[in-house]
Amino acid sequence: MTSDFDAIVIGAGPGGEVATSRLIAGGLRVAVVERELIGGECGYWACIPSKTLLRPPEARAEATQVAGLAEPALDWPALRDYRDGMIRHLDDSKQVESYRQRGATVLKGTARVTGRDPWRVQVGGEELSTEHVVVATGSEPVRPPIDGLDQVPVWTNREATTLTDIPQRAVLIGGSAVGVELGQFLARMGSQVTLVQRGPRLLDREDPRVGELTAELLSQDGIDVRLGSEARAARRDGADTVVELDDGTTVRTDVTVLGAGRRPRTDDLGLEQSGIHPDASGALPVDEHCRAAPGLWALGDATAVALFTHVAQYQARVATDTILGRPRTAEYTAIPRVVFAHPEIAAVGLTHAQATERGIDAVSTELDLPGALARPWTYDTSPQGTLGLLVDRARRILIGAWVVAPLASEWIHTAALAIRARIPLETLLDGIPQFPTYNEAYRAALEQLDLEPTRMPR
Ligand SMILES: Cc1cc2nc3c(=O)[nH]c(=O)nc-3n(C[C@H](O)[C@H](O)[C@H](O)COP(=O)(O)OP(=O)(O)OC[C@H]3O[C@@H](n4cnc5c(N)ncnc54)[C@H](O)[C@@H]3O)c2cc1C
Ligand SMILES: NC(=O)c1ccc[n+]([C@@H]2O[C@H](COP(=O)([O-])OP(=O)(O)OC[C@H]3O[C@@H](n4cnc5c(N)ncnc54)[C@H](O)[C@@H]3O)[C@@H](O)[C@H]2O)c1
Repeated sequence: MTSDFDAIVIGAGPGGEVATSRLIAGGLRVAVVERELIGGECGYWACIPSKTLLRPPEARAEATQVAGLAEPALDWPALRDYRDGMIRHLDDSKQVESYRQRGATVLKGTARVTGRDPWRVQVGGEELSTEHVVVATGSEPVRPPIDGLDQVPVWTNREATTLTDIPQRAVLIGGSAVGVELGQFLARMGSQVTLVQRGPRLLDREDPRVGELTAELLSQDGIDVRLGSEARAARRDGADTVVELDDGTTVRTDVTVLGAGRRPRTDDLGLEQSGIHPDASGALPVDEHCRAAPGLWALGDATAVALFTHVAQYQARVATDTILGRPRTAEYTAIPRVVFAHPEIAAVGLTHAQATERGIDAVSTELDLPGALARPWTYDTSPQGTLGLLVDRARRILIGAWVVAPLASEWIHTAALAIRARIPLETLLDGIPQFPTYNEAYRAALEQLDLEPTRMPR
């Protein structure tokens, strides 16, 4: 008996969209099921609106830091309108139509996997059979256990990125990518921002210096950064919310914004009855082809490999090429990680602590960019910026890099390529980067390194 479809893609965020497009192009009979909007979290409530909102305050701050420019005015209604256009006014009808024209069946509804051999997927009252299921259901925000949180105004990334008015005061819970980006945006738009971070550092998966530099730049924006601090309770007091922290202090606010992590959306997919169990974090375990079981594939935030759009899209390329008979193996070395603050914060590869854990004889160096390069001064009248590099002394290759500097989201890719392709340090040192650019920093930093092998302790 033939199945209704060759492939059913569940979830049309960036991962599901790439999978759907490639499977259609590969000539398969494809259905894509989406319960909200084609484009997913990234397109409407995450990457696209947040980067759109961050750019005008960034451009304004840049204008104050260059010679001969007057500070431009921020126009919130105009920015809000542009943001609304960028998120397509939360309307995906053109996307639905485009997939239908390309030959896919688009089903709007919640999908559940109801059986295997062959795989069966239920949407609404209908059950469809298929050779392959691609799970691309994304993730949802974690609600931290704070007493009374249900009684006060709370924004997840959804309310924060579709905001219509700038709150006078905001408390952000969590000091990683979401907290730093949204905190800086709100502060630059005039909110009084308190950022509460549980651990001793911001951006706590990165090298400690990145967290220190980030705390400095947020403080320059007037953000009250509370490190080593956790919100314990929240309550109403008239129109105010009072957030109680575990050090006994309280913060008054209009809104509490959550940036405390995300959990894969895999709970209600019905996979357990087919013998497939997400791990304790909700992530679907997959092999190197993004396969969770024969004929069942998972990608993007649902796998929790790294919660980025570029990773979801990469996994979609790996899974679909394998489905289409061109097997590919996922290789996660050197995924760039960018926080679109101003200046930008970017990292790739290992931290020093991770390298040490792996037994690598790693040596690091840090370069103050205005002290070493011409570009920061032609770019800015009061330049700041730092590059950190981590090198494997034995193999003489770059294994990690971080940058806090203008345009870091762009020039971190030099390090990403060097790490992924294991380009020898000699080649990097022999490169001829354009003058005057930030990219020159890599050669300048590498020249500072003492690369003589150290005697390993016995
Ligand atoms: C504020 C914020 C900013 C971010 N900025 C960036 C950035 O700048 N760069 C970057 O790389 N990453 C960024 N991210 C992360 C990025 O948004 C995610 O990694 C990315 O959206 C993951 O894509 P995905 O396809 O796995 O899932 P999603 O985008 O979450 O899409 C999943 C889709 O599946 C649908 N779905 C779920 N369950 C079902 C079901 N049972 N049936 C049918 N449909 C279902 C959902 O409705 C959704 O449309 C940001 C995240 C946040 C929160
Ligand atoms: N520019 C980008 O690419 C971008 C932007 C935003 C988000 N994202 C992705 O979205 C995902 C979610 O981001 P996120 O920042 O919400 O989560 P995260 O998991 O990266 O960080 C959450 C932070 O919140 C802290 N925290 C958790 N509970 C807390 C509590 N009760 N009180 C105080 N602090 C608490 C944690 O210590 C941690 O540092 C990330 O994995 C990130 O990759 C990417």
